[in-house]
Amino acid sequence: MGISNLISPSGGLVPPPQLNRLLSSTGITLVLCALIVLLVLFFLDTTDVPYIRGLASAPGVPIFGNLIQIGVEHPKRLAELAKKHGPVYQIRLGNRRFVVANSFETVKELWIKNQSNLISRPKLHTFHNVLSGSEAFTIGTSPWDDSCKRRRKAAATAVNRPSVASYMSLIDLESLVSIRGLVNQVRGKKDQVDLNPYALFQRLALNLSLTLGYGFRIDGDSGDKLLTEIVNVERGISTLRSTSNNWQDFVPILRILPKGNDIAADLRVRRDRYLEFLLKRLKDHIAQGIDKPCITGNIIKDPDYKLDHVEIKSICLTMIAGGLDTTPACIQFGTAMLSEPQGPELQKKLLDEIKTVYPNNDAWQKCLEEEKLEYMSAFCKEVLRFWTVIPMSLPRVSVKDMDYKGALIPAGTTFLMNAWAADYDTERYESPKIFAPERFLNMVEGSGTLHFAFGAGSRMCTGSHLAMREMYVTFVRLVVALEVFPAKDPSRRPILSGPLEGNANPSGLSIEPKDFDIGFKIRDEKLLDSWLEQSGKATKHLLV
Ligand code: HEM
Repeated sequence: MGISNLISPSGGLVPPPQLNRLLSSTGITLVLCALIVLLVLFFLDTTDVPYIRGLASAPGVPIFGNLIQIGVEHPKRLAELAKKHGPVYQIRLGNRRFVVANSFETVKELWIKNQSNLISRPKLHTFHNVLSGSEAFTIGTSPWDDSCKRRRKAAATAVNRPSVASYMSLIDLESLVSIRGLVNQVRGKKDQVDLNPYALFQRLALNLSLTLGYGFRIDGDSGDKLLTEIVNVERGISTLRSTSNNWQDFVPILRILPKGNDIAADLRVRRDRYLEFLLKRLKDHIAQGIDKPCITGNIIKDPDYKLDHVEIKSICLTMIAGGLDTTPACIQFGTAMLSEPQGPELQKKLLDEIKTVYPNNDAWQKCLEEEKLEYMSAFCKEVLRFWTVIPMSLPRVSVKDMDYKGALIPAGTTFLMNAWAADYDTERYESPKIFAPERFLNMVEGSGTLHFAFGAGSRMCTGSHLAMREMYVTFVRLVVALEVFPAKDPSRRPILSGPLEGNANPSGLSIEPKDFDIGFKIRDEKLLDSWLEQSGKATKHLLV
C-alpha cells in the first residue's frame, strides 16, 4: 500500500472512517500473516536434525523450543525434565536439536561406549563467528577435523602423566607463592584471620598455564593488571560459551540485536591483545636465544609438529582457558570444605594420614615426588565430584548415525552431558549430597569411571593429570601449613551444599565461587618457615 493511496483525488487526506477501515484491515492482515508464520514454524521442523522418533521428547514452544522452559540453570531444569521423560531425552533449543543424558549409566553408555561417534563439537554463532572470527578456537570448542586432531595430540602430549611429572618444580613454585601469599596475611596474628584466598588460587593456576605455555609468569603490580584482564576476559568468554546465555545461537533472528555481538567483539579484541603479546614475547626470546623451555617454544622450534600460527595460538589459548576457572574453583571449594561443618573432622583425617605416611614432617616436599596419601587423593576426587565445576560438560556432536535403544539418532546431533546430575546420581553414589572422600578410597584410576568432572570418552579433558597434581600438592601443603576455620562473621561463610548453590555466575560455562571468607591460622611457624625456605631455594632458578 503506497502513501499515494492515502491521498484523495482532490489532494486532501483520506477521511477518518476510510483510514480506520484501512488500518484495521492492515492490522488484521498482519496478525493473520504472523499466525501463518507461527503455524508454519510449529509444523515445519526447522531444526538442524529432524525429530528423533522413538526417543523421549520434552515438548517446547514454537520458535524457542525449550529455551524458555530450561531458563538459566540448565543442570537443575534438565534433571527435573529427566524425572518426567527418563534419563535420556531430546529437546530443541531454537533451531538446534539436543540429546540430553542425565544419569551416570546413560552418560557412560553414550560418551564412553560410543566415544568414536561422539567425537566432535558444535559450532555456535556467538562463540565461533563473532568472538573467534577467523582465529582458531580452543581445542575444547573445535569440531573434529585434522587440525583439531593435531592440536589435541600436541596439547595432550604436553600435559600427559610423564610430562606433568617433569613440571613438578613449576607446581612447587606456584603452590609456594600462593601459600606464602596466604601465610603473609596470617603471620604474627594470634587469632584466626578471615580472608578470601580465591585470587591466590587463580594466580597459581594462571601462572602455571603461562609458564608451561609461554615460559612466562605474572609477577608484581604490573602483572596484577594482566592477571585481572585475563581473568575478566576469560570469564566473559565462559559466559558466551554457555548454552544458557546465548539465545541468538539458536534463534537466528535475535542476531540483529547488537548487544551480544558487541560484547563478543570487545572480548575478542582484548583477548587477541594479550595472546599476541605473549606469543611475540616468546618469539623474540627464541630469536635472542634467551627463551625458557615451554610447550609453545617446543612446538615453534620442532618442525615435526607442522602447526601453523593460528593452530599454535589455539593451543596457547587452550592452556590459558583450560585451567583458569576450573582448578582454582576446585581448590577454593575444597579449602572451604575444610572450614565447616565437617571441616575439623576432615582436617584431622587428612593430617593423621600425612603424619602416619610422613612421620619426619617432609610431606611438603614429598608430595611433589609421589602420591602416596590415599585419603588425600580420595579427598581431591570427591572435591571434583561434589563440586563438578563444569556442570553441563562441553557439548559434543556425533559424526555417525547411531542406534540408541531402537531410536535412530542421526549424525550431526548435539549431545549434552548433565555432568552435575550424573555426579549426583543416587543409583551410582550413596547419599551423593554428602561430601565423603571415603567413597573413593577403594576406587583407583583404571577401575572404571570415577566421576564426570573431567567429562568422558574421546574428548575428555586432556589437562586432568595436571589439574590433579596441582590440587594434590596444594591441599597437602595447605593442610600441613594452616589450620582452617569457619569465618567469624556468619554472613561471610560459604554455601557448601553444592556447585549450583555456590555459583556466582549461573549463566557461565563453569562454576564461579560466590565471594566468601575462610579463617586461617598457622599451625607451626618454625616448621612452615623451613618448608618455605626449602621450596624457595629449590625454585629460585625459575624466577631468573
Ligand atoms: C579441575 C580442573 C579441570 C576440570 C574440572 C576440567 C574439566 C573439563 C571438561 C568437563 C572438559 C570437557 C570434556 C568432555 O567433553 O568430555 C574439558 C576439556 C578440556 N580440558 Fe579441562 N578441566 C580442568 C583443567 C584443565 C587444565 C589444567 C587444562 C590444560 C592444561 C585443560 C585442558 C582441557 C582441554 C584441552 C579440553 C578439550 C579436550 C577436547 O575437546 O578434545 N583442562 N575439561
